[in-house]
Amino acid sequence: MRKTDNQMLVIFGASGDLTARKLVPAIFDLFIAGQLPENYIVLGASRSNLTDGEFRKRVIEESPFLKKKIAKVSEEKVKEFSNTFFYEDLGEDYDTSYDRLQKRILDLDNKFGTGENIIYYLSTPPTLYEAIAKNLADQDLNNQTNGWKRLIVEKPFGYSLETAKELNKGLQTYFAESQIYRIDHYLGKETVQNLLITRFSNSIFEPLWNRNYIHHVEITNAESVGVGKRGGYYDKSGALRDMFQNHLLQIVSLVVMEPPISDKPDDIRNEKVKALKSLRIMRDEQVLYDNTIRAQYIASTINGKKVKGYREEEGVDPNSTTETYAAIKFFVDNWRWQDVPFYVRTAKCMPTKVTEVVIYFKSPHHQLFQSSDMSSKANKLIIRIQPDEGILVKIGVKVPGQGFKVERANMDFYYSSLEETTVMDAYERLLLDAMQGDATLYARADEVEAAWEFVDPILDYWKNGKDVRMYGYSAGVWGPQNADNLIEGIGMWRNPEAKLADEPDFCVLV
Ligand SMILES: NC(=O)C1=CN([C@@H]2O[C@H](COP(=O)(O)OP(=O)(O)OC[C@H]3O[C@@H](n4cnc5c(N)ncnc54)[C@H](OP(=O)(O)O)[C@@H]3O)[C@@H](O)[C@H]2O)C=CC1
Ligand SMILES: O=C1O[C@H](COP(=O)(O)O)[C@@H](O)[C@H](O)[C@H]1O
Repeated sequence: MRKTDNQMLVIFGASGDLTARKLVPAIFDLFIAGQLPENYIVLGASRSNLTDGEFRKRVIEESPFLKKKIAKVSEEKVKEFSNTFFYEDLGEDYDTSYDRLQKRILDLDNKFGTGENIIYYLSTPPTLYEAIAKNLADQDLNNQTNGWKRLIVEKPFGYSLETAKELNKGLQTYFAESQIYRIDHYLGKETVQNLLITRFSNSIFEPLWNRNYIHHVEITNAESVGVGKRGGYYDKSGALRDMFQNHLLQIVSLVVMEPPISDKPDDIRNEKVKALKSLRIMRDEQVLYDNTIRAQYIASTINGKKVKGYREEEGVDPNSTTETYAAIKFFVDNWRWQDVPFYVRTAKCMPTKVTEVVIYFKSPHHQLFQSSDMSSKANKLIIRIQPDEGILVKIGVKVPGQGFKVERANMDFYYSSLEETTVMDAYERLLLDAMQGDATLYARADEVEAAWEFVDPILDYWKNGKDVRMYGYSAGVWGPQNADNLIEGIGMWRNPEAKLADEPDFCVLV
């Protein structure tokens, strides 16, 4: 087990949704699992006027997000956990003197022996990130002479390439890049990490992982819910910024990358940057027109229940042109992937929640045997990221009886079959990594910028291009039909089952 130093976590924006919904439950799980160091405390900091006790009530004792977890442990255990939480009122503004905050941090550090090791977690609107970093630096709270200092930054990392560069430059003025941890919670998902293991720990996949054997790659990220209460934020962002630029391009980079020379953070991240830099940037209007689709969900009725259209959602402009569906076809210009199309889509209000990577292999050069369904004759590797996490390979088997007819059957593995193992929540895993100084699963500045470099021209075209369409799709269907046109010559997007285990398998009747 890796060593975790005694330390303090200072959360900026501690009165917000993310703190209560994700961060505190993750810390609680680490506490219950005995993964926290002996001396560990959390200091929440925001403008809201709260005492330590009120903060504890809000994020622990009366938090709806901890209710179920708390119910499983004793009252003393909850009290013990709760007593490690403190709160500092920042006053009117985050861009203010941190005199008082510095004093509080030093007092708590002295009292609880956290060794001046501090993680600052920025969970505020991103416009405040640089000011917070500066104000910490002004109080020497970034100084690593005694104890380390780390800065965890929440997405979005910029709104465009230009703003991402400005943000990186701003943060790097006050903290070294090695101190900055840009969190992308998809990298904390066990199955996303398993992409690396599938590729580089099995000799049966890697030899086939290239243009000679792979026909195309399809990645689907679908959510069954709409924007809910986050309309205000989402309307300024859209599917491409919210999911594609970060989470999905991170997944793409793991599919595309070359084998790293070791599992050291920078060896892995160097390869991911190379992968992102090899995505063919689309600048030509016609190319953008042919290869990108955007759409918005419109009102519909699902199982007898009326569902709002995007433009009717709270906080959304009734004339909004923000996409809730994005599908992109692109190529990767390097030795391994030349001419292999990648199809990636992400959307809200789909029939089910699912994220998966599907590798479609080429058909055998010479078709000896008759396949019952010609369109599905290819071998497929399905890597299910969520839910029903697992891996499934479609292989050809003989249809019993006379002659040589081929059907597809499944070879599969599900994480749920590992009864003894508990899969860590993404935030829990990522927080623990940062506590231990492991940045492998955090995005580096150049990764983020390379991803924006690819996404910027698409956003620019969608905003300013000629004849850019915004399709509509009824909430609860698999997006606009036109999206199938992207996959010309191949068929259509796969419609994944809610559970990988329900993937249709060939049933041999004896
Ligand atoms: N919630 C989520 O699931 C996810 C959130 N994120 C990111 O995490 C960060 C925090 O998100 P979330 O907790 O949802 O946001 P909230 O709006 O719920 O909380 C943000 C906190 O920041 C403080 N704040 C300071 N100045 C402002 C301001 N001008 N407007 C609004 N709040 C302000 C507020 O505390 P106070 O007023 O007390 O100072 C507030 O509690 C954001 O950058 C978001 O993009 C990323 C992924 C998922
Ligand atoms: O970052 C985000 O992710 C969630 C989806 O996360 P998941 O782990 O539930 O797949 C998405 O709903 C949200 O819009 C986005 O900001």
